[in-house]
Amino acid sequence: MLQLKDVSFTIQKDGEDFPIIDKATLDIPRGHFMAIVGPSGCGKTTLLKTIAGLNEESDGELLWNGRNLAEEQDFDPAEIGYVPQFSIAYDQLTVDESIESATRLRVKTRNLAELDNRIDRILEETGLSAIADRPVKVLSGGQKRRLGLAMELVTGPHLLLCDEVTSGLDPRSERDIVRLLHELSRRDGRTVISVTHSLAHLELYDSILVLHEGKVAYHGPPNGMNHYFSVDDTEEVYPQLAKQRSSKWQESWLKHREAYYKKLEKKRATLIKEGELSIPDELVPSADEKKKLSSDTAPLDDPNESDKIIREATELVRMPGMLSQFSTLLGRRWKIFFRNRGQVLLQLAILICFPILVALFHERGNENIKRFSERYQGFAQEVQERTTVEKSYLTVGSAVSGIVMFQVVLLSLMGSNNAAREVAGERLIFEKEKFGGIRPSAYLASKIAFLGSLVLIQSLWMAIFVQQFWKFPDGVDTGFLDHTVFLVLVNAAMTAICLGISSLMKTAEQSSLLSIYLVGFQLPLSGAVLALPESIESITQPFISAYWAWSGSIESMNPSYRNAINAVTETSFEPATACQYVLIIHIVVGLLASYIGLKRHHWD
Ligand SMILES: Nc1ncnc2c1ncn2[C@@H]1O[C@H](COP(=O)(O)OP(=O)(O)OP(=O)(O)O)[C@@H](O)[C@H]1O
Repeated sequence: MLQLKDVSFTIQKDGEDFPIIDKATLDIPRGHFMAIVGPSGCGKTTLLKTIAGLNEESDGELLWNGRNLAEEQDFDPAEIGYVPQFSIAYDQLTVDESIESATRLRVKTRNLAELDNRIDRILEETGLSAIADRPVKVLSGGQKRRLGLAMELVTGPHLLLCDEVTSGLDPRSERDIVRLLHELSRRDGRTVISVTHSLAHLELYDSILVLHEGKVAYHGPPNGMNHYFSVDDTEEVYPQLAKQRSSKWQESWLKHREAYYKKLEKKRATLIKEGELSIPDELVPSADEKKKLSSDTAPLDDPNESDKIIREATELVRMPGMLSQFSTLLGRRWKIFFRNRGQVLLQLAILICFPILVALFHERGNENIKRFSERYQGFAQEVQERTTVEKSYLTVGSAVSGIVMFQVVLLSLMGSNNAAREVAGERLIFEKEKFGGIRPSAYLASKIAFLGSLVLIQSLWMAIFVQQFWKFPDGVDTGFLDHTVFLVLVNAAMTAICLGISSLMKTAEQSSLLSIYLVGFQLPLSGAVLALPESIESITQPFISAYWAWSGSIESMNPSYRNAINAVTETSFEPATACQYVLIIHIVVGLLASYIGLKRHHWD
C-alpha cells in the first residue's frame, strides 16, 4: 500500500512559499491502477516525482507498505519503476539489446539462461517479441513507449510510475498502452500510477485522481467522476474545475473521501474474488504470520501491520556489483560508438588529418634542422659567424617550438572533442539509470576506460606519425619518449577536464561551448606565441595544460634545441617532472569534477 499523508511540495516564488502540491492525502493499495489527470500545469508530474523521491516532499509523509520512506528507508531501486516522458533507450541499439543492457545493469542473474529467460518474458509481456531485432531509432512512438516500459519491468517493480506514456500517440496506440498498463497492474500485486492528459479510456483504471492547482479535487472510481463533478460527460470535468477555487474543491473532496474510498475497496474485493486481480501468495500473510499478528493483538485489517508482513515476505531482485555494471556500460559504449557512423568517421578524420597537418609544416623545419645540426657540430669554428648562427638559432627554435605546440593544441582539441558531450549528451538517460541503481562510480569508470583508449590511440599515433617526418642527425636525442608522454598527458588532461565540464553542465550545448573556449584559450595563454605579462602569467599558467605539455616536452629535448627555443621565447620553462605532475593534477581535478557532476541531481 502506498499512502500519502498531507504531502506538499513547495517552491519559493517571489520570496514566498508556493505549494505546487498542497496537502495530498491518498491511499493506493497493491495491484491498483490509478490515473493522475488534471489541467496542464496542475502538478501531475510534480506529484509523480514526489512519490518517486525525485522531489523531496516539503511536508507530510509517504509510506510504502507501512514504511516511512523519508525516515526509515527509501524505495529500493528494484522496487520502483519510473517511465519518464523522454526516451530512455539509445537509438543505436536494438529493442533486444536495450532490454538486455537494462537487465544486466539492474539484475544480478545466475547464468546466461536466466538472463535470456528474463528478457524473453519481458519482450512477450510488453508485446515486443516480433520487433526484438529492430533498432530503437526506427520504432514508432507507441513502440518506443512499450520499450520504455519494458526497460522498467526488468526488476519486476512493485510500484510502476508512468509519466505521460500515452501523449502524442494515435487513439489506437494510446488504448493499447493503457491496456498494457492495466494488465501489468493485474499481475504480481503491482501498483501502477500513470499521469495522463487524456480523458479517454478512463474505464480501464481502478481509480482516477483529479488534481487542480496542486490540490486533490477527486480520487475515486472512474464511473463516479461525472456524478461528483455534476457533469454529463467526462470532457466537461476540466471546465467545471475552473468554476471553483481549488481550495473549495479540496474541501469538498475531504467531505466525500470516505464514501468514494469505500466504493474503491468494494470493487477491489470483487476483483480479487473473481480472480481478476492476482495478489501473489507471498503478499498475503501466511497462517503462522496471521497467528503471530493476532497474538501480538495487532488487528489484521490494519493495512500498515499487514503491509509490514508483505515487506518482509517480498523478495526483490539483487543489483549486480560495480564491476559487472562497469563492463556492461563499457561494452554498451563501444557498441554505440561503432554503430554511430558519423562519430567513427569524425574520429578517424581527426586521427588521420591532425598528424598530417603537423607533418606538412616539417618541410621547412627539416631544412633548418639539417643546417643547424651541421653548424652545431662545427660550432667552435663558427664563432666568427655569430650572426648566421643566431639567425639559425631563431629559425630552428621557432620551428621546433611551433611543431611541439601545434601537436599539443591539436591533441587538446581532440580531448575536447572526445569528452565535451560524453555525459551531457546522454544526461537524462544517465539520471534515469542512476535512479534505477546504476552507480556513478561504475559509470565514470566506463567513461575513463572508453575515453582512455581514445586518448592513447590519438596521442601515440600523433607522436609516431609526426616522428617519421623529423630528420634529426643520428645520435641526437630528441626526447621522443618524454615528448610522447607529454602528448598523452595533455590529451588526457583536456579529456578529463572536458568530461568534468560535461558532467557539471546542464546541456550538451553549454558543455560543448565551454570546452571549445577552453581549447581556444590554450594557445594564447600558453605563452608559446607571445609571452604574457608576468602578472597575468602567474594567474593563468597553472590552469593551461598546453603550457605544461609544451614546456615539459621542450625541457626534455636535446640541450641545443632547448637553447634554440629559449632564444625565440621569453616564456620560461619548468622542469619536465614538475610539468608531468601538474598535468596529472589536471587529470585528477577533471575526474573529480566529473564524479561530483555525476553525483549531482540533473533530472531537468
Ligand atoms: N522544481 C520546480 N521549481 C519551480 N517550478 C516548478 C518546479 N517543478 C514544477 N514547477 C512548476 O509547477 C507547475 C506544475 O508542473 P508539473 O510539471 O507538475 O505540471 P503538470 O500538471 O505535469 O503539467 P503538464 O500537464 O503540462 O505536463 C508548473 O508551472 C511548473 O513550471
